[in-house]
Amino acid sequence: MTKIILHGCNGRMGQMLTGLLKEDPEAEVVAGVDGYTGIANNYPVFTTIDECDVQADVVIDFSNAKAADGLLDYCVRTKTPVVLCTTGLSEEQLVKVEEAAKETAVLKSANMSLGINLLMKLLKEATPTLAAAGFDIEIVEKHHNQKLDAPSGTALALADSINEASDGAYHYVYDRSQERKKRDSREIGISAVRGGTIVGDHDVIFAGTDEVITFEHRAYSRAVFGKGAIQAAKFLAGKPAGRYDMSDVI
Ligand SMILES: NC(=O)C1=CN([C@@H]2O[C@H](COP(=O)(O)OP(=O)(O)OC[C@H]3O[C@@H](n4cnc5c(N)ncnc54)[C@H](OP(=O)(O)O)[C@@H]3O)[C@@H](O)[C@H]2O)C=CC1
Ligand SMILES: O=C(O)C1=N[C@H](C(=O)O)C[C@H](O)C1
Repeated sequence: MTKIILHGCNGRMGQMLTGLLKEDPEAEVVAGVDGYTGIANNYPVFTTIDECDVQADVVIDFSNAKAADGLLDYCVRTKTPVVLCTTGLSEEQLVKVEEAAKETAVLKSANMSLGINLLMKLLKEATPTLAAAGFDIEIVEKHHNQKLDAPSGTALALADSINEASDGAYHYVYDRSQERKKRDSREIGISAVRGGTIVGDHDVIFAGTDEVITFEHRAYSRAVFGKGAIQAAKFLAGKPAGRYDMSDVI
């Protein structure tokens, strides 16, 4: 039985995981951490990770970027593996993730769904051919109106996959409102739409002369992220210190 601490247990993803794990015979939530305490759970909930005195095999984190430093300190101190799903981390925090991975197992992924992780592989395959043929690349992501960070972590990860297949040739452009010149061929435009309850849409558009290829991913439920996070947690429990990602799991 994999024992899990849910960091951000009362948020949208935390509650999705609480529901999924109730039905899981191989894993259980032994504690939760959340600033918001208005929800009754079938496990103890602490308001900070430092107050959490329950031992676990792994932490799953869907919380807030502001909470990342404290969480990483806790995981290093207690040598608890962590599945980091929160997006919008700063450059300094990304360095801290790498440092933490020298002391404990850290799996960080901006998107836990099978579809997006497969799409990252497909993009690495498609990019060299399409880039050589002069296709322009644009990414459009759409999310619900409660999302804090923009662009999404997934949009950045998709752009990074394209760049990895192109020896880092591309730079990212997030806002063209001040521009009075044509796009250059080495940019990836990344646009964010926010509204309603959209769970998470990502389009990667390769626009060439007289033809366009669009890779689309639509998440219709947060269950796709929740299931991936549980799979990742089961994989990571007991693993030695190091940096892992979803390609190790899927
Ligand atoms: N990797 C992936 O596949 C996915 C990643 N995400 C990312 O996960 C994160 C959470 O998303 P979502 O569940 O929609 O967001 P929510 O805002 O619904 O939930 C986040 C929860 O974390 C709580 N929280 C805030 N600060 C802390 C803290 N210091 N310690 C513990 N809990 C804290 C919040 O409490 P309060 O309301 O009191 O602030 C809230 O209940 C986002 O960064 C999102 O982008 C989301 C979906 C998929
Ligand atoms: O905040 C969300 O909701 C999501 N965030 C992740 C991101 O920023 O990429 C993943 C998913 O698209 C949902």
